[in-house]
Amino acid sequence: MSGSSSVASSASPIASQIPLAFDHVSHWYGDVVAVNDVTCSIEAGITGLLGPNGAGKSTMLQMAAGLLAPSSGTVRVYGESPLERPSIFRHVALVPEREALPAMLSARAFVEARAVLLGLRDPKLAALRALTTVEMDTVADRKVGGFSKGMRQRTKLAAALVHEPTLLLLDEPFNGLDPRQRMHMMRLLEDRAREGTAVLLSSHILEEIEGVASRILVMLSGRLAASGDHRTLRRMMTDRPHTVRIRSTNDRTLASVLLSSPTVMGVDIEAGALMVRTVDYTGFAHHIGAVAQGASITLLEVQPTDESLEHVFAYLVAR
Ligand SMILES: Nc1ncnc2c1ncn2[C@@H]1O[C@H](COP(=O)(O)OP(=O)(O)OP(=O)(O)O)[C@@H](O)[C@H]1O
Repeated sequence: MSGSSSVASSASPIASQIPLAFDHVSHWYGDVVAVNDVTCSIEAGITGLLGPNGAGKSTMLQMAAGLLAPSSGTVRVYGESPLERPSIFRHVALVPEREALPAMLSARAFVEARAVLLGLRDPKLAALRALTTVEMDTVADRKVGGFSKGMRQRTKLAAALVHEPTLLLLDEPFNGLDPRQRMHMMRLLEDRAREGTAVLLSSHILEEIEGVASRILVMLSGRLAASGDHRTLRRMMTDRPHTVRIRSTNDRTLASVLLSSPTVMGVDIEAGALMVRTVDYTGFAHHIGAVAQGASITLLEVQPTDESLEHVFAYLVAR
């Protein structure tokens, strides 16, 4: 492997190949079907792999990284089976969700160790370049044990980038990051994507990935439930019946006013709250304030009851 393997150029034999393709892929652990007959492909740019815990995201990423064999179907990385052609790993890196970083090592030592393992010609230079990319070069000699979650994530990312992979797989990379660290990570991934890297990142939170991923694959119970850009997925979620719980200073009057609103399908009065069913959540959310104000009612609480991911996914799957 070269010391500065670079992003696939047009002359590279891999440039004409799809970075990652799953064809009717399943994986089961004993009796547990973790991934069930998934067919999809990942192009250059950023793709989000969205799904609740246990949906099969990590299993997908591990198969893409060649760490797990599919139980059936085929996984192709640049047209090759990662299990049959390990040399393809010069182009691939996985940033796992859970990976204990050795607390006593400096970030530089950790990243250099990976560069040595990968057989890079100049491990020190490769490590410095990767640490600079993730803006960890100034703290590179500090011990990992004292790092914040964000710094540890960036150190893992530097280790993954040390050989300049063209297919970058990240398992829940935003987990535990504060908003500033999250923005920084997004910017980094966008930079990689702009330079031609295919990035596949998993998350269980749509808001986390919709701003950064141009395409989102939704997984549920091992199956590919939906795919599209974030607008398509958002539309699937908002153009469906919602139930909103409302508490106000005058629930009964508010109920009768709301019933004449075209966005409201029905209102149930429960102990201390109204349960309002609407088909147009966006329109409803937009107008509820003015409707209450017009009736001299103060809203104490407006809370969608079915915004949980499970409902969203259940809805997507039922379509
Ligand atoms: N090593 C294993 N042995 C047995 N079952 C497993 C193993 N790894 C995962 N599973 C099961 O396979 C299913 C998919 O798990 P996977 O970790 O791929 O999902 P995930 O979407 O990444 O969820 P999470 O975000 O919680 O990791 C789950 O039911 C999980 O319990």
